[in-house]
Amino acid sequence: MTDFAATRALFHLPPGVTYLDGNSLGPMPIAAQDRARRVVVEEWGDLLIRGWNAAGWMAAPARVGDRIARLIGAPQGSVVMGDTLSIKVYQALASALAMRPDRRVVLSDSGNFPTDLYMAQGLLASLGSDYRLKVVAPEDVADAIDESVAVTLLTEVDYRTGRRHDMPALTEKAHGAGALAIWDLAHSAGAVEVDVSTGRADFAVGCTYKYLNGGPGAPAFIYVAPEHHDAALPALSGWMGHAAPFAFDLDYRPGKGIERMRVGTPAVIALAVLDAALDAWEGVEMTDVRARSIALSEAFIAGVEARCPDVTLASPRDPRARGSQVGFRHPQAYAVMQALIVEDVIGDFRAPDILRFGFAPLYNDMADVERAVTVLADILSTGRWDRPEFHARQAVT
Ligand SMILES: Cc1ncc(COP(=O)(O)O)c(C=O)c1O
Ligand SMILES: Nc1c(O)cccc1C(=O)C[C@H](N)C(=O)O
Repeated sequence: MTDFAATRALFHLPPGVTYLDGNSLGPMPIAAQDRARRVVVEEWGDLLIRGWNAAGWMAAPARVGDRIARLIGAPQGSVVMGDTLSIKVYQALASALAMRPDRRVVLSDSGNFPTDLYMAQGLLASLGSDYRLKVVAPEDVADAIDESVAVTLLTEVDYRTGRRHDMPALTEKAHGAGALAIWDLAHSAGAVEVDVSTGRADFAVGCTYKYLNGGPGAPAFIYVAPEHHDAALPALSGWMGHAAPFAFDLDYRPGKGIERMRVGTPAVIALAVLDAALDAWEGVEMTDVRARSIALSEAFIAGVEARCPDVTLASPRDPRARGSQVGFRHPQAYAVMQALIVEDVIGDFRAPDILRFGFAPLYNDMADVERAVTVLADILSTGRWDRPEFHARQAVT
C-alpha cells in the first residue's frame, strides 16, 4: 500500500493553502530545491563543460524518460524527454503521417487542448492542401474512424471536464481501419493508470509540469511503440537525434530507437529538477493512486452537490469515465474562482463557465476536499464572489 501521508510530506505546500490545481502546475517537491542548487552550483558551476559526460547530462533525456516509462506502462528505452509538449505533438504527428503516406486525414476532437489542434493545423498546412484535420465531438470519435484516417490525435483526459477516452478501444478501432493512434497524456500521466503497451498506442506524448510536478516549463516526453522504432522518422531531425551527433556529418541519419526523437540540446537544469520530482513516485502504486483519486473526487462531487445548488457537474458522473479532475459549471465561474483563490482555495477557471479542481493523490487529502467544499459553499451562499475585482480578467487564467 502506498503511504500517502509520506508522499504529501515530500511537497512544499504553503501553509493555509488548499491546492487543487496540480492538473495545471504541480507544487514544488522539497527535493527539487537541493537538486536545483546542486545542478547549478556543483555541476554547471564546478564541472563546467565536463558535466555533459561527468554528470551524465547527455544521457539525462533517456534516463529520465525511463522513469516516466514506468508510470505510463511503457518498456524501458521507449520514452525520451525534451522540448515542450506542443513540439512533441508536432513531432509525433509528423512521424505518424509519414508512416501512412497514402492517407490525408488527421482525426481529433473538440475536447482536445487547443495547442494540439493548432500544431496539427500548422503541420498540415505545410504538407499541402489535400491534408485535412477532422474535428468531431468527443463522443463521435469512434464512429468517425474510417479508412480515410491516417492518424488519430487524441488527448485521453479532457482538460476542462476530465472526461476520459477509452484508449484501448479507440486505438483498436484506429488500427482496424489502418490508422495510427497518438495519445496526449498531459492530464493522464501521474493521474490515472496508463498502459500504453496494452492500450497499443503507437505514439504518446505528455508534459511533466502537471501531475509529475517537474516545475513550470518542465520538459515534455514522447513515447514511440517499440515496433515503430525503426520506421518512425523524427521529422524534427535535430543533431541530438542523429546517429552520431559528434561526427558532425552534413547529412542526417536517425539515431537508434527512441534517441532519434531528441531534437536539440537538453534543458539540463529543468531535467535535473524533474528527476528529483520523480523520486516522489518511488514505491507508489498507480492502482493506489487511482483509488485515492476516485475517493477524493467522489467526496468532492458529493459535498459540492449537497451544499452548492448554484453549480452543476460538468464532468462525467461515472468515475471510470473521468480522469483526476472535476469541473463544475457556474455562469460566473471566473469571478467565483477568483474569490476562492483569494481565500486560498486554488483551482482554476476554464472558459466559458467551468470551475476546475484537480485531485493529485500524492499530496491532496480529504481535509483538502472538505475545506474546498466548505469555502465554495460559503462563497456561493453569501454571494461574496460578486465584487468588481473578481470580474477583472488576468492574462493567465
Ligand atoms: C492536453 C494538453 N496538451 C498540450 C498542452 C500544452 O503544451 P505545452 O507544454 O507545449 O504548453 C496542455 C496544457 O498546457 C494540455 O493540457
Ligand atoms: N502550460 C501552462 C502554462 O504555461 C501557463 C498556464 C497554464 C498552463 C497549462 O498547463 C494549462 C493546462 N494545460 C490546462 O489544462 O488548462
